[in-house]
Amino acid sequence: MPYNVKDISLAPKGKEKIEWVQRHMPVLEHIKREFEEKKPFKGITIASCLHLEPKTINLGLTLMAGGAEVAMTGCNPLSTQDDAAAAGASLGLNIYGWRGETTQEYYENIHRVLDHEPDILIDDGADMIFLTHRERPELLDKIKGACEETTTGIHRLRAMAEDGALRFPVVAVNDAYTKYLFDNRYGTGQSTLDSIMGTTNMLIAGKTVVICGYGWCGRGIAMRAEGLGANVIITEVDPIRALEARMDGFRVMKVNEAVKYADILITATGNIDVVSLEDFKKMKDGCIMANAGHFNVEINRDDLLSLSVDNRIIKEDIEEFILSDGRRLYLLAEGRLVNLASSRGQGHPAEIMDMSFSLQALSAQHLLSMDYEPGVYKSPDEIDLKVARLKLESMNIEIDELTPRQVEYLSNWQEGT
Ligand SMILES: NC(=O)c1ccc[n+]([C@@H]2O[C@H](COP(=O)([O-])OP(=O)(O)OC[C@H]3O[C@@H](n4cnc5c(N)ncnc54)[C@H](O)[C@@H]3O)[C@@H](O)[C@H]2O)c1
Ligand SMILES: N[C@@H](CCSC[C@H]1O[C@@H](n2cnc3c(=O)[nH]cnc32)[C@H](O)[C@@H]1O)C(=O)O
Repeated sequence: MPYNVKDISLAPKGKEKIEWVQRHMPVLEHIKREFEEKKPFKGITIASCLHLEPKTINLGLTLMAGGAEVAMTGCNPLSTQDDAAAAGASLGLNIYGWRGETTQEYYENIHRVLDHEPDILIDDGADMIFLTHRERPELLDKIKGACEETTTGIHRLRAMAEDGALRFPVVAVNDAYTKYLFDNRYGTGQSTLDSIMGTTNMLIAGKTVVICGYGWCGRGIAMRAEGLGANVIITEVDPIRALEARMDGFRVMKVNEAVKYADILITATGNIDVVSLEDFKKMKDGCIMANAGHFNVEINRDDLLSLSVDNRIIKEDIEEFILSDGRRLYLLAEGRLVNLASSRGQGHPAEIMDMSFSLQALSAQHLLSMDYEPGVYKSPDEIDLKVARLKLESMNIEIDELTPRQVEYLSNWQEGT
């Protein structure tokens, strides 16, 4: 199997991590057994651009169990766990990626994965889909379709489809209920706080935590920060979400005001320049900033640099900026996704990625059976329900069923008081 990983001798340590997460991914393990029996991907090549870590390797093994040839790279230059990547390569996956890639190496590794001439792409953030359209158009005719993992990737792909530029169908995995309600909310909530605490070794209780964006990720982070005793302030641009944040009990204000109080500031918007020059000018001394949203554009590091007289890595994944007035500000993990890009970040818990990656596996299978026009499609409800049912089953939770009388009542508009 061709591969290019940091150090293949790390494989035994990576295998231990993979075996551990497998115990906590019962839905994906169930699907793996189904795939082993039916081999839905016989003769099919699947390329993925997802955070390369143990749960993702387990998705790769699941697709391989279904008969696929699998080629994988990372979707973020800092999020690869080298031991898991080595283990994946030793188990028969074609893996290209390591932690700390340069931008050039990041794109070269996507090219290596595309060299396998995939039938299906699984992407997170849509970099691989864009690169295929821009630089590998010879592959477009063979590609049956793609699955996209995250909110921002789907926004970008919808824009591409509206411009008539998208050449194959894409399943918006993020938009399934068993994805965003759990992964974006509980997953990001827990893993973001876990990584900030692990990276800084600081207390959350009593701190003022400003969260920019009250979408699914923002509300998960707010919920967990509040639970740890923080005083939470929300910034938003959407009046409905701002109102919701207020009625959930949080203070809401403009970012330029909120920065005056922030001990910790976390972005989760998917937008650019959410915190920039004028905000750094007013920011409280000692503020720790982290991004849990998209790429490294939410917190404008160039603006921060332009105000600084000095900057240095003061501790692993913590960059200190000393401003001309003596204030010190701190940026975690280069402003990239703190829950994955910081070396202390382990990503979402296995139980969460169990659902997200089961959706990916079933959506990839679904693409093979469909003849969609190019465009962005919701993951079918049957897949969402199957994942929810299997998850409940794995938790030994039984729920009620509608009786025939209840079905009739719910569909009858004539019954009154
Ligand atoms: N860290 C992770 O593991 C992880 C997990 C899932 C999603 N994501 C990413 O996190 C981002 C948010 O995802 P989501 O599902 O919560 O999206 P969402 O659309 O539900 O929420 C984003 C929110 O940000 C707000 N917003 C936009 N610009 C803003 C600005 N300048 N200031 C304040 N608020 C602003 C929007 O109004 C919206 O309410 C996306 O980029 C997504 O891809 C990260
Ligand atoms: N590739 C971009 C896009 C954001 S990644 C956000 C996605 O990461 C996914 N994610 C979160 N934790 C994990 C994990 O532990 N393993 C694999 N994917 C994860 C999650 O499903 C979410 O939709 C970037 O790196 O900035």
